[in-house]
Amino acid sequence: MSQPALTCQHVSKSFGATRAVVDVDVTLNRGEILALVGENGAGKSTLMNMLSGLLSPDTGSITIADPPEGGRAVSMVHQELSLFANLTVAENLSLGDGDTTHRSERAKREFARSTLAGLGVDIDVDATVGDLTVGQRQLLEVAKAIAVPPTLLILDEPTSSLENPQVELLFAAVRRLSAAGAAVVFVSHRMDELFELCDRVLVMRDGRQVDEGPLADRTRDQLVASMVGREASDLYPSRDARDDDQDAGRSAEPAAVELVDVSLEGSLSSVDLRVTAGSITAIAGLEGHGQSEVAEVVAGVRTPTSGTLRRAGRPVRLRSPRQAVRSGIGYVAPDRRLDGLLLDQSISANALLAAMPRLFPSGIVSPRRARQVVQRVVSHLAVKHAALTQPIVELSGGNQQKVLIGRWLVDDGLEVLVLNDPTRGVDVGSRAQIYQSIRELTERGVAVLLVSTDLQEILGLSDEVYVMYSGRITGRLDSRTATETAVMHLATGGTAVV
Ligand SMILES: Nc1ncnc2c1ncn2[C@@H]1O[C@H](COP(=O)(O)OP(=O)(O)OP(=O)(O)O)[C@@H](O)[C@H]1O
Repeated sequence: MSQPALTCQHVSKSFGATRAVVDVDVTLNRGEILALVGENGAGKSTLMNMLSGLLSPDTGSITIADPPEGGRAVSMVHQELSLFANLTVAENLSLGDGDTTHRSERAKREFARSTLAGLGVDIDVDATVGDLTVGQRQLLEVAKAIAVPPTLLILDEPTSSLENPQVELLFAAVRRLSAAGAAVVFVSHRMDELFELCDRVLVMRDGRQVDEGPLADRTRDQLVASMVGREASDLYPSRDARDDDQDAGRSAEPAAVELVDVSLEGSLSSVDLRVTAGSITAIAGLEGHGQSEVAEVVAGVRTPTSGTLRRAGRPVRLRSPRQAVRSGIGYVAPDRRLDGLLLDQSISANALLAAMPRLFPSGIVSPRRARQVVQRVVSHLAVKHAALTQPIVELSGGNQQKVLIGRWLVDDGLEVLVLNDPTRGVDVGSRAQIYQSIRELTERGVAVLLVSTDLQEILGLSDEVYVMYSGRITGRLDSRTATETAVMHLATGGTAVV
């Protein structure tokens, strides 16, 4: 038997008083695919950053076998995307690999084309990365990581913004690499994916390795139980029984937000949609068919080219998210690092951001009151942290996301909440907490608009679902009775089957 691809012995790492990784021991043979799972803040990213050489362990050792001919030892796809938004696809792909940076423009484009073709992805190599969808950017990150074959490939939630067909492309590429002898570490909060792709599993809890072995010997429930240290509870909160009379009443009252014949050049055509107070309205569809743009129109990020946006029955023209906030509309954007968090600020500053103007209208902040509000955010969503004054960048990705959502929960002036892929990178246990909080908002009368790439989340959480295809609404279904097949039919251009 050849030398293992990865040997990781008694590895530990602390950040101040936080013991992020404690005594982890794992060996991976060539061709093996390891699922690395754990709740948000369990220590997965810290471990992967040590495997990739980005961080040094405090104690213990990591050995990686020699790279293949012309390859490299480790490649990692990070959870937070690391591409240059103002450069083209070809330029991004040629960065980070010393051999290609001196190539001619033509050679760079050729290299990019063949790398993307190898992955089976159709992205224009001359497109500016900032113009790509989040899913396309995620695939590009993967292409960058495997353009030169590694001995160890580390994928930190590579599928969080991918649609099923894109996930299949990624899995095919991972399987090809593993067949060629690479070892792979794969992190995902989507359990089904782990069982589909991986051979082994390493479960982490509070920095420690709590389970390790063949995945086939374990059930999904066992994994969740060892991740959270207790039995799994229901993911989605129950919905009130709804009858037809109630439905009729709902459509008669003015919507909290209504789009009437809204178009947006290049992305939306004649969209009609109602979001009613006290309910969760979702928009489903394959990535890039206009769902995100509808969310952005409601949140004031984009102004429609034509058509009307009504807020509580009155036409409004929202020219910025600031105006939307003034009219009671909050927004959680899909890329928390670009559009949501003040990265150099504390957890407190980030948690207070939304409620601040309404909480302290005079501009004079009561530190005691502020602390209480922030405490509500972190305890309600169980944000794993060391101190409220800690910079938010020090939190794990999923815990940052909880703060981003939590900031709206404490804003009493909130009437409409637009959530654009809110649970990206959030573990199962925390998802349940977030879903419960969203449901509580609707009980308070808030209207919620949910855009998500996770169809199970849409059907499990929302009351009704609109489906989009090619910038148009192709159907509207009751989420309680809608099936994944019915939604996919509409999302791929079919018409409603009644
Ligand atoms: N640079 C840092 N400074 C201080 N603490 C940190 C730093 N990086 C991580 N931590 C802490 O170490 C712990 C483990 O975090 P890590 O990012 O490894 O978790 P994770 O399992 O990857 O979570 P997620 O699923 O949310 O990405 C957390 O408590 C986190 O707050």
